Amino acid sequence: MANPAWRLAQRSCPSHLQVVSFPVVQLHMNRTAMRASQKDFENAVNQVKLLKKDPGNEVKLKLYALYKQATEGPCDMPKPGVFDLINKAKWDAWNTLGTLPKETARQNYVDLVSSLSSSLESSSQVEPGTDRKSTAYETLMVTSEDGITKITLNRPAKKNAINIEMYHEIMRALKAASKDDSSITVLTGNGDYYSSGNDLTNFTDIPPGGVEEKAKNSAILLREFVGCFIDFPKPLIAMVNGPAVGISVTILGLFDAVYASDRATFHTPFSHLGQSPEGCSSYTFLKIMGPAKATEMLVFGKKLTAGEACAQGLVTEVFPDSTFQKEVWTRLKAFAKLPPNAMRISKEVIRNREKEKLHAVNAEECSVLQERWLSDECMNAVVNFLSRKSNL
Ligand SMILES: CCCC/C=C/CC(=O)SCCNC(=O)CCNC(=O)[C@H](O)C(C)(C)COP(=O)(O)OP(=O)(O)OC[C@H]1O[C@@H](n2cnc3c(N)ncnc32)[C@H](O)[C@@H]1OP(=O)(O)O
Repeated sequence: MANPAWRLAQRSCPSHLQVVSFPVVQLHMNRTAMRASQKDFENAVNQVKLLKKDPGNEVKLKLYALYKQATEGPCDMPKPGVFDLINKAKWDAWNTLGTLPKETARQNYVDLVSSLSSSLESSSQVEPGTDRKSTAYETLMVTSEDGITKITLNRPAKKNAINIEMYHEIMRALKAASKDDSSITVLTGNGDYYSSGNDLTNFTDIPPGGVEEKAKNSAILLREFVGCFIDFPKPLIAMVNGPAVGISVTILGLFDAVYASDRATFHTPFSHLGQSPEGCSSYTFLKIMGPAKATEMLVFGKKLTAGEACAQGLVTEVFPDSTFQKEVWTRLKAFAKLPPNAMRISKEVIRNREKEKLHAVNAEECSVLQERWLSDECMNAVVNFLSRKSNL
């Protein structure tokens, strides 16, 4: 059990084993007429990663068992201990297949994936982050009025932690906002938090390709997500209504203005989490506050008050919580009346000089993080959070 990811899978509860989002693509197969080829099998393995809805633990166990049987043959692993619930369930599922031939397991896997595509709600294949037809959001509230598109993170019970769905929805909302007729875009949070950053349960959903594949997919997602902020063409304003953690803080360096309630705090506990900076903060924070203060935040995890963040230049202005909404909205409505093309072009002039650099920084940060996510330090921190041994 040396692999930390294996330990993570053991300790996290089955409800955390979600499947990463995305639409199922129909597998075009005549199931009765042919046996699944290796290519069909590989396609099916890829389709599982595209599932939009979680098929449930029972189905995931079946998929796991058939995958193992198809690729490794009958179960030859030692039976996990009785308290090792998740691995025992996985072992049981695989062991139940007995001596089922590899080809049959492969066929059954393909059939099962194919049946999922028709039973679960699916849509045509969509690249992550591209605009979808539906305008409904599960994790956000998006409104547009008075020339302002407002994107509200809306998982208050989870302190607006950013799960996989929310990453995709934010990208979708930003892409829609960049094309709508509003002049400015605002990001804020519902409830007492602005956002608690990356949803740490994102790390518990391990695909068949294992933790390496998970880390790779996460790095791709993160790079695309941060890229949307780098490229956003209109004035982008953060209304930080409460505490902000992790990635919700780092991307503030890519906003055009940051207004904060005096209840807000700014915390980037990357070292505590065995991780490293993202959101271009390894570049923007140094430019904004200088290396000494940036290091305090990004390396030593110093939590700043709103006043401190304002003094460091990360926050534009701080307002008493009691008047925060009223005062900031008055100001935003005035901004929204300014000529939109002039604002857009001024932003372009300011941002364009930096864009290439920002994309390069983003790529580098994501590649470093891809490695960090595989480290013992990171896995242990996630396990600690999930088992509630510690809060930050
Ligand atoms: C794929 C791209 C990856 C990009 C990587 C980005 C890096 C980061 O963003 S690092 C930052 C990650 N965030 C954290 O480490 C914060 C973890 N959360 C906490 O420490 C605490 O929850 C809190 C200090 C934010 C709030 O503590 P408080 O005691 O007030 O409330 P809780 O009872 O802990 O939370 C309520 C509820 O919300 C759930 N929750 C809060 N934050 C997260 C989170 N980041 N991930 C998952 N879940 C979170 C918490 O578990 C509680 O849920 P239950 O009521 O169901 O127990």
